[in-house]
Amino acid sequence: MIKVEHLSKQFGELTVLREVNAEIKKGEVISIIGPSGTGKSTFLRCLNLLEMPSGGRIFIDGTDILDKSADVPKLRQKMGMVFQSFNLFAHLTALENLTIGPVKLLGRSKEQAGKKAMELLKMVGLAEKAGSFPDELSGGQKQRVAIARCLAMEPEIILFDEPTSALDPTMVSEVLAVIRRLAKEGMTMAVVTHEMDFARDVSNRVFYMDEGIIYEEGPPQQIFENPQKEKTRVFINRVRSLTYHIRNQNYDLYAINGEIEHFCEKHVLPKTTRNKALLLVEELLAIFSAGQVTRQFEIDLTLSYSEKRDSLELVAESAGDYFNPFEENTLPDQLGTTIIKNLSENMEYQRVSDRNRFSMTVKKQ
Ligand SMILES: Nc1ncnc2c1ncn2[C@@H]1O[C@H](COP(=O)(O)OP(=O)(O)OP(=O)(O)O)[C@@H](O)[C@H]1O
Repeated sequence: MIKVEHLSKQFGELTVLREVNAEIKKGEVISIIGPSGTGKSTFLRCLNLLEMPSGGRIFIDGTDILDKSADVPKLRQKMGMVFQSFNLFAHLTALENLTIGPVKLLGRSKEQAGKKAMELLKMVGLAEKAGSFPDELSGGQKQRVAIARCLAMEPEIILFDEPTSALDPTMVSEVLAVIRRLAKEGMTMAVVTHEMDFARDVSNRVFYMDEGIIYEEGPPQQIFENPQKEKTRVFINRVRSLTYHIRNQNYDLYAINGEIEHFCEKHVLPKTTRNKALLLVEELLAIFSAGQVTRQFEIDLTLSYSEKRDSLELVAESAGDYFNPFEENTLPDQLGTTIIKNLSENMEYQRVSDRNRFSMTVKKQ
């Protein structure tokens, strides 16, 4: 349905897309992932000519849309786009946002368009908000209206440009649920996303973008479990883990907790696991704090989620002299270490060059 050959895009001196070759077939769901600034959004915007490519060819159902004779408005109608920032018309109600396009561009009657719009609002769970203006809706509701508005134009493919990036974490799942439903119904979609769980569950294929090209593509199992190329591997490992460097005793526990909570939410971990991880980190830091008053205070915490084992692992590394609080009689008070032992399993201590290294798995039950 879409074929891209040798696509390039420069902004002045900056080459964002160097040589992108890709194919999206009918019914496929493609997730586009990769580090920030690698041209994922630019690629999507080039597909429907919101950005004019600098070179290459884009075929939609066999027609080159960069050819001068191409009927661009008609080809564009085949592609709906959902933006990070919703882009709803602020002065129109949710219902009117859905009907304006079909009436003005598809020649539908107001009644026809209104009936279809109500069906779509119902589909995204917002029939009761038909008369509300965008300002009266939450971020998640606005994005669901934006998806319904896109569907009202009867597109053959929907391009999603980071549809959940502007949302509160609590609203991400309601929007992803709608996209999941569309995927089940066979809608062709390309989604630029930072939601790795979503990309893994929903896509048929994943494009990992880096260096101005689609650096690696493959089924989600390959990209997430067994990436073939080094940069893909590094990226996947990085998004799977959270590292926190603590360099003095006045560390900000609230900020650390906030990041741990966000990390656990991103990986959809149960609340009990999250709470255990929070308490484990707090107790570990307290013990290190107590044990290292006279030494340089330096700790690196790494929290990693392993999908294969479905387990959350914590590694704490501290610089300095040998210090193992889990040996008997090291600390005057064993309360902290007892709590840690109760919250974790597979605890291991290693002395690695001049560092103390503790690794453990957060207990599930
Ligand atoms: N209209 C523009 N004019 C100039 N530079 C631009 C323009 N749009 C994008 N860029 C630059 O192109 C590069 C790629 O941007 P793009 O938004 O496509 O990346 P991305 O991979 O989607 O990043 P992110 O994941 O952070 O959204 C960035 O360096 C960006 O600053």
